[in-house]
Amino acid sequence: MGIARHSPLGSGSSARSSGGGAGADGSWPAPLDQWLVAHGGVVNGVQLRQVLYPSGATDRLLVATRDLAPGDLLISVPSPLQLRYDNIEAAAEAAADGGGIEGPCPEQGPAAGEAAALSIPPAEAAALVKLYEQMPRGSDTGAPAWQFKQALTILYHLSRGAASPLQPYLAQLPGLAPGVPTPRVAMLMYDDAVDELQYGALVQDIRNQKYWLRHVGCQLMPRLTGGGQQAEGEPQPGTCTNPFGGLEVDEELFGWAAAVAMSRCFGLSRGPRPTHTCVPLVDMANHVAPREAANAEIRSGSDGEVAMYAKKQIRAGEEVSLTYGTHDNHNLLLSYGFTLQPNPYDGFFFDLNMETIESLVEGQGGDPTTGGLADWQRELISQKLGLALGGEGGADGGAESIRVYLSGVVAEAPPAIAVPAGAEVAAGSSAAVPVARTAAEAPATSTPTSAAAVAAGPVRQPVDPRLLAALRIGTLQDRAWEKLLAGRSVDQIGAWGSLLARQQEITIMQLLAALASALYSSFPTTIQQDRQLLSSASLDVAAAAAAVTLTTKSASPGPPSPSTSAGAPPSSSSSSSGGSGSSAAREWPMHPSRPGQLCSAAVGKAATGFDPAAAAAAAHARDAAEAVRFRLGLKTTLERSLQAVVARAKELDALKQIR
Ligand SMILES: C[S@@+](CC[C@H](N)C(=O)[O-])C[C@H]1O[C@@H](n2cnc3c(N)ncnc32)[C@H](O)[C@@H]1O
Repeated sequence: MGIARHSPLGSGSSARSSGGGAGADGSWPAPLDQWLVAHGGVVNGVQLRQVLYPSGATDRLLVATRDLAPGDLLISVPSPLQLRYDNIEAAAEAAADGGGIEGPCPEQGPAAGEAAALSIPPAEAAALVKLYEQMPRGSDTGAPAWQFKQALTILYHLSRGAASPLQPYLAQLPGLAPGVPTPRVAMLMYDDAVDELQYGALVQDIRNQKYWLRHVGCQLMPRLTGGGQQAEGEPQPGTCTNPFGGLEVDEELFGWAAAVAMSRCFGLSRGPRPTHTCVPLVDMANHVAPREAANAEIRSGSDGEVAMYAKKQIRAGEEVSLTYGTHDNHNLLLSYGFTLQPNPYDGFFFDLNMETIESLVEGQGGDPTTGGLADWQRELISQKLGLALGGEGGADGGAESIRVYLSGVVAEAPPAIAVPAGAEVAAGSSAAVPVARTAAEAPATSTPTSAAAVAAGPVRQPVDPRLLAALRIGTLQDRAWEKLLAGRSVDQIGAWGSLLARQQEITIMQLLAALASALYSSFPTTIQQDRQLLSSASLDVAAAAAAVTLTTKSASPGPPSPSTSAGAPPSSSSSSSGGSGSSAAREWPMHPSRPGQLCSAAVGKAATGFDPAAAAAAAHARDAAEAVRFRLGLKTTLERSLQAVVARAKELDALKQIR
């Protein structure tokens, strides 16, 4: 997976002749820090560093160049220097209003002078916005999915070559920067590696994303911007003007752009409309967890600038890190293409409905005649968990099932920091406010029914409070509890540290131990086998990664001619043959019933200038290793959860003996 590294960005000489992007020493493109400072940004005490891991993999990160104190401003990036779709929308609106404004924010103080240089031709902005509107809609908002809009925006800037004022930034994007491969976000993983994840919920999300990627890259884009067949209910062929000049956007190129958008964007909910933005240099900071481990944070200003501040004392040479949110490994893999081992936010999620609760508690309380739940218990559980009474959602307003977790984490988090990542930027507030990445928010947001798991905070309790509440209600012998529990919240009833009666709690811990064991046994491989696999030659990522040379596709747009100046659209003649190249899930459209077929056009394209077999083998090996790491992490989580419930049962039993 890769795209032409040099051509779409233009040659050094032509870029210099177009007036932008050269560094102080004449190097091209200019280092990001120099470029930012030259255009009204701030870079203070941090620098971009390239690192080569022993495995042979290359990565970039930010390091402190001197000692930094909490509150120090490290980087500030004005809106016109960011790659964001709302800048395009603003340019299109201004043009439609007859203002003829070419820059995204032309009247904003010191940035005003820059705006002209950062101009976006109104006709192109309008064409791009028209394309945005045709994108599939996220199942959460009903609006065009932001990942697609941002992908189109990246491709647009890429297609402008040296005419794009963001060229020094584009040159640093993974897949374009020398030696830095495209992040292997889950939707770009090989199918056999996806199967090896052994986790249905994630596999389903990945298949959904793969479907939409294929649909947009192979069918929708060619149809919208060129010819192609018109499907029923779809827009007419050639409905939109092609804003990409000669850059041929196929599935592979669109996938690259979407992966870049997902893995690098910050969500902003301030200002007139929520948006997403790629922030040069700031987006080089890597992710750490838990939240408290990050030594820097991001804040957005009301005029669209995004700034990074030190949150703690940072010593010279130390890595400057952010937290992308309270992501479990499911969301990290979907949106960023990596997992954390261990990940304090990880959990084993599964769907819980009334039937499952009934079978879990069977014979442990409730209705003495049937051994199942009594009607009052079913009603109380339904009310507290928002679950449908009879297992079928809809009729009584309850959900058919809710997604709950088992986690290996024993410590409980202070509630003060239990903030869903999606709520990080308060719309309309006057002061600068913290921002978090929103490509994938808090883990549980991949399902609409899992908000309580998010609210459980950055460090989960070993058992989802809703599951524990259901078991506590379901194992009651005595209806006398009903009134008391009716007045309590689900978090109170399901709090790990509380209990109703000691013997009942011991029974519940035994039920949970049996559940965790059953879930663990449902995996085809064991922890030991996975560990062995990871250390085996067949998953030797080091060897494979060392063999990677950046994938470079053939037939990409040629270098822009010297006459291509800032503001001028790339002409199709200058790029003749065309280059090609949980919230996370809710943000995507729902999967239609019939998945699409693989697009032969994208798959069959030849690549030159590198060894495609070696690159594919390396990518395949990385995917396979990540899949095994992912499932190993899940099993470890289940194992820890099992240990936590067994330990608690023993503790309670010991207390009973003493008494
Ligand atoms: C916003 S970028 C950070 C800069 C990135 N390292 C680069 O070189 O472009 C996010 C990407 O960095 C990598 N990354 C960030 N944090 C990581 C971590 N803790 N472990 C492994 N990879 C990480 C992943 O590839 C992810 O998709």
